[in-house]
Amino acid sequence: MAVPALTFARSLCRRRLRDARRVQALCIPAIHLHMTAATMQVSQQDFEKAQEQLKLLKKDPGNEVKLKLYALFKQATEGPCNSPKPGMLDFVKKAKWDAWNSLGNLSQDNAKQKYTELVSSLVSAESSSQVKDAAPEESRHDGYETIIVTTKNNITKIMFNRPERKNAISHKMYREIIKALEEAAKNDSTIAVITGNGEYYCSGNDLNNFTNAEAGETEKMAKNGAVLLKEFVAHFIDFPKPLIAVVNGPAIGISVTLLGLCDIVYASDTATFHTPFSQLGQSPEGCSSYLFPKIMGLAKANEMLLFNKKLTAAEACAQGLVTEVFPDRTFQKEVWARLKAYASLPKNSLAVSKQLLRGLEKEKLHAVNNQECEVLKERWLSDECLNAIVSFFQKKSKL
Ligand SMILES: CCCCC/C=C/CC(=O)SCCNC(=O)CCNC(=O)[C@H](O)C(C)(C)COP(=O)(O)OP(=O)(O)OC[C@H]1O[C@@H](n2cnc3c(N)ncnc32)[C@H](O)[C@@H]1OP(=O)(O)O
Repeated sequence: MAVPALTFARSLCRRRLRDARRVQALCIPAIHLHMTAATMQVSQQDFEKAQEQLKLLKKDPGNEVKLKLYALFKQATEGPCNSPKPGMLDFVKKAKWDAWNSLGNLSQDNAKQKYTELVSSLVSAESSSQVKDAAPEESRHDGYETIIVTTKNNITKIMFNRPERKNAISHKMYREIIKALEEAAKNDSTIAVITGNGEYYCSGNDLNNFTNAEAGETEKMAKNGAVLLKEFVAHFIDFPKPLIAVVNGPAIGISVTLLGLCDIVYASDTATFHTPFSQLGQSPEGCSSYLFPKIMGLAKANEMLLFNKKLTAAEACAQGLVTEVFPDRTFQKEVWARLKAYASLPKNSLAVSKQLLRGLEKEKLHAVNNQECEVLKERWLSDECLNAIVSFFQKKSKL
């Protein structure tokens, strides 16, 4: 007994074969344009050259154009159509006859010229589309200052771009990343990638975010910070397409915790992973208090999140936070070749599969995010946190 899906696939194949034969039946030779400006007439040589060029076209120009070419070729070589009209049921012959007959008394010279022009336009359309195919353009999205957002090969790349600050995330950058994720969720790209410009991936929260508050406004600053952080992390939780981190160098703080919300993490062997929350008088965010123990087990997560243990790329890979580590020398080349291949996979299939893998956890993750932000809001007002920040700016402490 035939399986319905197979029967459907076979009938589709048969239909495609029939269409292809029809196209073949209509196929005829063609040209390139070499008109002498004086006469605007094509020579027999140009007409023959056009026929050769038509054979070299890689793309099927479609039945309508092929019928036109057929008609012009017949008119140019035999003159007006005077053969008997084929029967109604002989579709292909009738379509060809109709096309030829529609040229009426067009002279053979004019038919040659039109044929030559048509082939010439097909040749130039194909060569310009080949240039595009050979090097798909990278389009840069407008309206960003702290990040660079580009789309190429079905990949939207969001690049932290404050290399002189080790890509620390300022308030403006949080907002721009939110906007970029919203754009990437809706645009035609298949996957999105987060990476850093320069030697660092990202040095985490910009500590200046804490120093910009007016005197007496620290509580407001903490409250607003928690609202922004919650919205920022929520965009990672809800991002509907595969999200890949390309960790090009050291990663600190929130840039590490977010890796648990990414679907794949590729790291250079120069990358390190550091979440010095207690050292800064703070507490975990980015859903790491829930996801890190799940990913690496409670014992290893404790070393990172409670005791500030910095991991090498190899260690992070062994603990499941990183998918794969590459030598820095070949990192960019290898990773982007791989991502290009991934991004050519069927987009909707990837999106629904991600939803299956992550969907059930979303509600939990939002609850964790909420709780982490509430705790952090209090932490930011603590002496422990304020002292750590003062100490950093007095150049007394660096990580
Ligand atoms: C909405 C709010 C949400 C809040 C979410 C909370 C998240 C928690 C975290 O992310 S915790 C992590 C916070 N990050 C840090 O504590 C890192 C602090 N930076 C450093 O320790 C060092 O700068 C370094 C180890 C990253 C690099 O050291 P190195 O000696 O190689 O380079 P410099 O220190 O000279 O750095 C060059 C200049 O960049 C400034 N800078 C680097 N990182 C940050 C940062 N995170 N915040 C603010 N400024 C940063 C650094 O001060 C130098 O500036 P200068 O040239 O003016 O001295």
